[in-house]
Amino acid sequence: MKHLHVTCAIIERDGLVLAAQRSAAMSLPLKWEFPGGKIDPGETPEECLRRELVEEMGVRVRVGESLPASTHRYPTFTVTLYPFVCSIEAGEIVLHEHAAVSWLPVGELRTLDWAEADLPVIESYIAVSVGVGGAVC
Ligand SMILES: Nc1nc2c([nH]c(=O)n2[C@@H]2O[C@H](COP(=O)(O)OP(=O)(O)OP(=O)(O)O)[C@@H](O)[C@H]2O)c(=O)[nH]1
Repeated sequence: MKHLHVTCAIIERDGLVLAAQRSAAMSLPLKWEFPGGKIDPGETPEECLRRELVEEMGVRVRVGESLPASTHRYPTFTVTLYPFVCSIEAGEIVLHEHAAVSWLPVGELRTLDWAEADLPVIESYIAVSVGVGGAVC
């Protein structure tokens, strides 16, 4: 089975976190995710994230702390997500691939219909994010 290695950006701004909704035409249609994508050969995860964010949303990001990788087996492929906490360095968001974005307080992240591989990432992020949007129980 195909095993994808994918970076994803947990972008923080003003105490909120960016979630992106996959388009109806993408795999996992209309699921929410953190923007990012497959790591190209020879690329570091950080380089991949910076490239993907320019391609997908037209923004340059500063890549910060990494969170634990999450591996999930979907029916037709397996993905390992490499999450990083990021901030926007330059640019305004213009969606080139996603259907929508939403800026949410940490405490509301769990309300979206996330891609399954993201659920452990969200829990890891909530565990380290006291101070971003306040404590979450
Ligand atoms: N970028 C991103 N991809 C995720 C997340 N969670 C998750 O399961 N994925 C899966 O990881 C893969 C990411 O690859 P990609 O972003 O480069 O690929 P893609 O949307 O163009 O999909 P495609 O290869 O079907 O065209 C997708 O299959 C996506 O469904 C996430 O939070 N961010």
